[in-house]
Amino acid sequence: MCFVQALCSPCGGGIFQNIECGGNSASEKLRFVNFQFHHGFNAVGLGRCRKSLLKPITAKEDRESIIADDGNGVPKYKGISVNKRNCVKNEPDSSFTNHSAAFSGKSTIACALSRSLHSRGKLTYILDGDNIRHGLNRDLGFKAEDRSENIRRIGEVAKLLADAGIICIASLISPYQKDRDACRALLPKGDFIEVFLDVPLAVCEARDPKGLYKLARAGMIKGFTGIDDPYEPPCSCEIVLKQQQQKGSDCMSPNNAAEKVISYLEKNGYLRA
Ligand SMILES: Nc1ncnc2c1ncn2[C@@H]1O[C@H](COP(=O)(O)OS(=O)(=O)O)[C@@H](OP(=O)(O)O)[C@H]1O
Ligand SMILES: Nc1ncnc2c1ncn2[C@@H]1O[C@H](COP(=O)(O)OP(=O)(O)O)[C@@H](O)[C@H]1O
Repeated sequence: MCFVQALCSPCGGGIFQNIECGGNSASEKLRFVNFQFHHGFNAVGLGRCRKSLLKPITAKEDRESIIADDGNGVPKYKGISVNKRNCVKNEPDSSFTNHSAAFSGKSTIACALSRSLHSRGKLTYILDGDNIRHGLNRDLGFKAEDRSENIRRIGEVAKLLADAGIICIASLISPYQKDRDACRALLPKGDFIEVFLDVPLAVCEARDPKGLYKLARAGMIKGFTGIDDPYEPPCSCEIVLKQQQQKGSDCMSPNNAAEKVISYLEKNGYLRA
């Protein structure tokens, strides 16, 4: 692994300098790259590059081969185009959002879907609301504005991952239509696939593995989705996984739910070989 730290040279001519860490001598390997540009921008990426390319860039022409100026002083990076990346991966960018109430089975289905896509050779990443709230979104609570911001940030991360050719599965409650619409608007048409996990509240509440519904019913958690905060079912979405409560049996199995999503993807040309 090689770390490349970008340093602005005093004359403004150099872009980055190469600092190597680790002793792997292979000429091509994964590298973590941190570019810090003159305008205060930072970009971090993980990519493949040949060692011979890792040299300080000093010439103006070299800089221009990487950065284009949009005329307003905002640099635009000339990376590998999405189409070129997809030639390698041979699949369109896509991003799912799988939403429903707490304990409806979002994470479980997201994992089943990820496994199923993996077995078809696809690269996926799960963005799970509950987990991301421990890191990237740990400053956010459950007020409507915080939920919007949570979903917006996750949408932006999904967009970056999709741009890198990774199928992103976002698993969130995402209770408000306007936030889902805003997230859809972030991605190119057809790249956002909305999956609604339609599970009766009673089923989620009966599961309640963390005891949160109990606390919400007792008034000890305020603004809990489905109890004293609304969940707006989607007006329209690509896939509905309807989980009816049936006597003596539980809902559709997570694998069957994942297979429904896979057949949608196959039918709509997302999983071409
Ligand atoms: N007030 C309130 N309302 C709803 N959910 C709550 C609340 N407080 C904590 N939790 C737990 O947080 C998880 C939901 O986080 P999300 O990021 O998916 O929510 S949202 O999309 O921003 O609405 C959700 O986890 P999941 O069960 O994975 O959905 C809950 O367990
Ligand atoms: N299809 C299913 N049938 C029965 N139990 C399920 C199913 N899907 C999930 N569960 C269980 O429900 C609980 C909540 O599931 P989870 O995937 O964590 O939901 P969410 O991410 O929506 O909170 C877990 O205990 C899980 O094992």
